[in-house]
Amino acid sequence: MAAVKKQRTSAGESRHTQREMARLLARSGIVLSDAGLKQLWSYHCLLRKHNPELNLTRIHNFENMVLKLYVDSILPGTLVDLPSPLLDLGTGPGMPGIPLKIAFPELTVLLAEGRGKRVAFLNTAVQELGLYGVSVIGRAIAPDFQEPVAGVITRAVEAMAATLERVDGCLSSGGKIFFMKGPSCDDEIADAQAKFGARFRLTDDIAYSIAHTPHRRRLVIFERLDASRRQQKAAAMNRHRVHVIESENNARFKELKKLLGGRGVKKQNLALVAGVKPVTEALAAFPDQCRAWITRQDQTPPPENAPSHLAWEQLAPALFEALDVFGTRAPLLLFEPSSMGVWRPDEGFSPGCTLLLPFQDPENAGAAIRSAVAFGAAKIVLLSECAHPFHPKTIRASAGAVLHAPLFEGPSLKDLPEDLPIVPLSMEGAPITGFSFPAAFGLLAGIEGPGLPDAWRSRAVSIPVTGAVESLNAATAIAVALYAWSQAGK
Ligand SMILES: C[S@@+](CC[C@H](N)C(=O)[O-])C[C@H]1O[C@@H](n2cnc3c(N)ncnc32)[C@H](O)[C@@H]1O
Repeated sequence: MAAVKKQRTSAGESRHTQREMARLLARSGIVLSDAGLKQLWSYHCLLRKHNPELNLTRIHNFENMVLKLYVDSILPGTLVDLPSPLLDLGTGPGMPGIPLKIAFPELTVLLAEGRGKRVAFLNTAVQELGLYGVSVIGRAIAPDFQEPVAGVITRAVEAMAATLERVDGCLSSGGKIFFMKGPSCDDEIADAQAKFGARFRLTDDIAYSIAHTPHRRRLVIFERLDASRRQQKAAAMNRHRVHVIESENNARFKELKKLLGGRGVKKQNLALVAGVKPVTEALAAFPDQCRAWITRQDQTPPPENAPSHLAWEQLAPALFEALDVFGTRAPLLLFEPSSMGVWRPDEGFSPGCTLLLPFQDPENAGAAIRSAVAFGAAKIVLLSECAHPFHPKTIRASAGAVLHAPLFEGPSLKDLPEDLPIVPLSMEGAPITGFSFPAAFGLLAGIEGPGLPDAWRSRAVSIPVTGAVESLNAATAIAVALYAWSQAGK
């Protein structure tokens, strides 16, 4: 009982116990300098002192604290050369970073911890132990953390793949990441390799145990092959013209903001493409038409293979959010659409289906364009009533299909000659089921709301529905009609 009491006090830890700690360390092959031993002892006392209030560790037994916390933390440094600066990601109360720093004082160590109380404890420990070359990073590490480090070590935090993702901003190319794991981590390694095999190489998997205990461990080491986001950013800043925009009064920003409406798009003949997939596809398929890469200042640089004429607009966060109307948080692309051809009624229709589109709602227009591309329409004619195809909402609703859709400008709905082979869609029409589509025809939907002019209604086809709703959404009706056409005669 007396011994327990001795161990539960801080200043009250006896010299005998400090000697005992040295003995346990030595038994595990770890011999510290006198100064190091003193520091580790102070650290141990601090842990003891603050544990009841801060719940820093669940290990209370003295021998277990020395072996499972301090020895365990130090052992990786005896197995491999640890690079410096070394980030201890998710250090909690300082494990393995603090014991490692004590045992290997030449290391520069960054202790990263997201929980406030633990951060306060770490600051106290660093100060009271007089540790130099140790900084406390009081935040959760995520890819936007870009302080350069040569190595990362982590113990009892999360699955390997999640950590590999997290260190994207800080771990330098060629840098190493050390995972301190238990014996059963094969699935985690396989998952990390499957997800990150192209960017990280498994270099070592060292099995070891804490001497004189049954505790088995593995030190799993990956090496980073690609450049860190920080390095990529530096290279991209050299490759591209960079404009840093911090004020909403900036002329360039004002022009970009006008692209959120169809009028601005038409006037400037430029469009904002949002979303990782459409942006990636546009860059790959139409590099010459890509004008600028738009991000927050701390965000992903243009990809390495992006054309060098691409400018990089780095916006203050609030300005970026004003342009990122869909909240994608991913880079936006400034895109110059190719000029559209013009379709005139007197030229008739190409073989197949030409979609005649009057939709004023950009989302309906985008959805219909997406369907037309999906079903292989020969042409998409945007009647003068139609929303701009490069309105941000149209691009988004089309899932980027507008970028490669066969778009043409056409006349007004009211100027379509009645003698053309046009198949109008209207609720009042004959059921489309079994309809015989002409070999070359125009598929015409009504404007949302008023629907079709009377002249077209009389010869319209309809999508049969139950009558439980008044009508189908215009873009949905187009999709169903296109499907009926694609299946006709099969
Ligand atoms: C189970 S504890 C392990 C602490 C210490 N590494 C150890 O072995 O005793 C995990 C710690 O990681 C911290 N953590 C988790 N994700 C983090 C992140 N992305 N950045 C910084 N700290 C993180 C948690 O707040 C928690 O204190």
